[in-house]
Amino acid sequence: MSVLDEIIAGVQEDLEARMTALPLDDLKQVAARQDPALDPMPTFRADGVSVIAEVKRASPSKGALAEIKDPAALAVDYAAGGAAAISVLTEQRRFSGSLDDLRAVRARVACPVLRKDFITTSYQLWEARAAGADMALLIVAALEQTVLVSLIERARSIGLTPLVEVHDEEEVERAIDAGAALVGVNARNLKTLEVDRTTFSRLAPRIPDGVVKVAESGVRDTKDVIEYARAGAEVVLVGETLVTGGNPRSTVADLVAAGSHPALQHRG
Ligand SMILES: O=C(O)c1ccccc1NCC(=O)[C@H](O)[C@H](O)COP(=O)(O)O
Repeated sequence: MSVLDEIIAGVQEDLEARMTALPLDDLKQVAARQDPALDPMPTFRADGVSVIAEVKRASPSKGALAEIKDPAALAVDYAAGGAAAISVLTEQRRFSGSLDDLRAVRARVACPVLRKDFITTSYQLWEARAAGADMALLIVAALEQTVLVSLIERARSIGLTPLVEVHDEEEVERAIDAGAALVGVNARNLKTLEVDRTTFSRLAPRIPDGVVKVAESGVRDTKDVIEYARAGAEVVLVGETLVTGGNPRSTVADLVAAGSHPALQHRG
């Protein structure tokens, strides 16, 4: 069984318990009480590289990364440093995340919030919206094409912006065919868990103009942001570097400044 399959098996087991505790109709009522979702796309399309800063406690590749006592305070720091959006890992077993983390973050920041999880059902999209998320991750490798198409449509219909994640050429084609407008190229191989930043430069030319390109994983410093930007990234998603470094606010600010250099201005 691959790491992805293992993670998804655990996610689905936990999901069944939540679906029993809170039926879909009740969940929809919670979602209906939320403020309307924020649209991250105008910011992502503006000049400069946007930074999505991630609340990441642990990972399958590294184990425990950081003791994050107050995820909302961390997100406030990220936003103060200029993060365009906050990603919150909500998967529990391997990433030690939760929807409580997402709710806490939502309550304290004004920028869009991404639910980063292993989503295979529309129930999880409703959960994301009910917790106040504005965006939701959909991993192409985890979804059959018809399911991918229907989850993209469902996400949009409830106000969420889907970030559609790809790892290879075939997945780029599937994401584009499915109508993705925001595509994340994840440099972390889901089979080996190794990070290869050249994955982005290999796949980005296959993503049409007008589709916003996100470089996910492996950003260690400003040089990596510049490298991703030169290869066409409009957005970078950064986790480990921010939670393991000393000063998340100034680290985000440095990454944002690196991506704002006039020589890197994009595209349209
Ligand atoms: O981080 C992992 O080990 C991992 C393993 C299996 C599936 C997903 C995984 N990470 C999720 C992410 O995509 C990253 O948290 C995100 O892109 C940030 O990456 P990084 O800046 O390298 O922490």
